[in-house]
Formats: sequence, C-alpha cells, structure tokens
Amino acid sequence: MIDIRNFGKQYGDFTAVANLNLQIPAGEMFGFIGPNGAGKSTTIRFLATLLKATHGEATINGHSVTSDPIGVRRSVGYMPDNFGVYDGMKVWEFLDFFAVAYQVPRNRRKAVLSDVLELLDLTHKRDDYVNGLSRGMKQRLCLAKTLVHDPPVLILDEPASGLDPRARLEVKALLKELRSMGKTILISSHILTELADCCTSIGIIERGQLLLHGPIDQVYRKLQKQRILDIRFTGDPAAGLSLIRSDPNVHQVHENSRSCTIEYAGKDADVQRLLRTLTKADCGLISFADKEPTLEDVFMLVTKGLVT
Ligand SMILES: Nc1ncnc2c1ncn2[C@@H]1O[C@H](COP(=O)(O)OP(=O)(O)OP(=O)(O)O)[C@@H](O)[C@H]1O
Repeated sequence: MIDIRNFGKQYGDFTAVANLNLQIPAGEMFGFIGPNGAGKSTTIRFLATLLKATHGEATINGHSVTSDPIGVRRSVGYMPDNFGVYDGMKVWEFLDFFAVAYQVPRNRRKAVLSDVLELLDLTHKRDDYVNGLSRGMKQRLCLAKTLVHDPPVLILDEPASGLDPRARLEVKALLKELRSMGKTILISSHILTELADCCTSIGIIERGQLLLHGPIDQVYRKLQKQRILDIRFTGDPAAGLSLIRSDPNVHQVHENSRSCTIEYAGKDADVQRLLRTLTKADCGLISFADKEPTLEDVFMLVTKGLVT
C-alpha cells in the first residue's frame, strides 16, 4: 500500500507538486500519467526517498518515507527515468552488485540472479558487457535490478521510454506478469495508451496538481457525461458542420478536410437527434460514430477541465 498525504514540493517560488493526496492499495497497477514537467518524477523521487518534501508525508507498506527510509528502500524496487550503467561490467556483475547492496545473503545470490535473468529473458546475455547491450535490453536489465531483493512494491519512472513498439509490448507483458506475482506497481508515463490495458487505476497530474484519480472503470464512467463523436462526410462538410455547431451539446469541434471529431455533452437521445438531423439534411454524411473514450480522450478532457 502506498499512501501519500499532502505532499508538496517547492523549488524557490516554483511549485513542482502541490498538496498531492493519493492512496494505492496493495496489488494495484497504478498509472501515473502527465505531460512533461507535470511533477511525476518529483513525486516518484520523494517516494523512493531521494527527495525531501517541502511538506507532506508518505508511507509505503507502513514504512514512513521521511522517518524510515531504510524500511522503504527494502520494500521498494525503484527504476529511475535516467539510469547509468557502468563501463566494463558484465550483466551478472551488475545484478550481483545490487544484490550485495540490498544485502541478499551470499548463499542465495546465485539463485536470485538466475531467477531474475530468466524472468527478464536475459539469461543468454549473462556474460555480456552492460554497455554493449541495446537500449531495450539495458531497460530490461534496469528492471531486473529493481527485483533482486524481491520487493513487494515497484516504482517505475517511464520504464518504456525510448523503446520501439515491440520492446514496449515486451515491457508491458512483463509488468502484467509482475502484477500477477502480487507486486504493487506504480508506473509513470506521458503516453496514455501505453498504460490503457495494463493498469487497474490511474491518476492524471498536470502542473503539479493531481486532477483525477481512481480505478480505471470509474475514470471511464466519469467520462460518460462527455462523449466523443466522429463524423465523416463524402464531400464539402460545410453544411454538416454548420448543423453540428448549432447543437447546444457540442463543446468543441476538431475539423479535418472531410471529417470532424466532436466533444459532445449530450445523452443518447441527443446523439440520436443529431444523427437524424444530419441524415435528413442530405449533407453528405457517410459515417457517424459514438466513440468509446480512449485514455487519450480522458487525458485531453481532464486537462482541459471538462471532467472533474
Ligand atoms: N531541481 C530542480 N530545480 C528546479 N526545478 C525543478 C527541479 N526538478 C524539477 N523541477 C521542475 O519541476 C517540475 C516537475 O518536474 P518533474 O521532473 O517532476 O516532471 P515530470 O512529470 O517527471 O516530467 P517528465 O515527463 O518530463 O520527466 C518541472 O517544471 C521541472 O522543471
């Protein structure tokens, strides 16, 4: 369980994070989502006991980040957004180094390393030099080192950044496997779709403010009052667009050459009425879709203040 109470961080006059309150129950995979500079790493570094808060407190599995940092470090596997690897070190030496640092008993180290290498599909790279690994493998190795002391909680700062689509999928599959092993996982990203199908709950942060958080289905439900309509026309969309704009439930219209995406606040009956109006008007309507909101949509709506 991760419990953050009233966390705030100031850099001089600048507020990087303001009064953040967040509880993540054990066994969750929590997606911490926000654009660049939103305050994700600041919060994560505080949880990893690497940054002093201006105010507030957090506990991880009952250990206070401020008064029991050693207890926190024993419970947490932390993967930073930027990590260094050491020249002239082999993959197994890198992991062994962290196993020693985390006081894994000598007689268990060999087995732990072999398990972790197996889990991360790095066994065949055991004797390779770390600095010769591809970026994706380095990333996997960094994830491997967060697991050597078998922590119940993983805090991962953008673990898939800079990876190609296939390597991203591999990281996602791994995270799912770690969750099925009972780990509580906090993972940050500025790419929403990356987290859509593996997180159980999400929080959206922007400019240091946590705008929305909760179980993923709850966040989707909140969105239902705001829907996205995707409308296409065969020819000039001007006539259709003018009808669309006259509907009071239309919040915003994003136009393309022969289609538009609408942020719409109406209920099912209103959507049906708009569809009927467009069909009757003979304005070249060729498709009309009431889209399932994606996480991207949630993010855009929340950060624009349309969903609270
Ligand atoms: N040491 C520092 N001194 C001054 N400002 C800082 C410092 N560290 C972070 N900031 C500022 O605090 C804000 C939050 O930064 P943070 O790194 O937490 O964002 P982030 O959400 O992790 O972004 P990214 O996705 O780019 O990593 C940013 O505006 C950043 O410039």
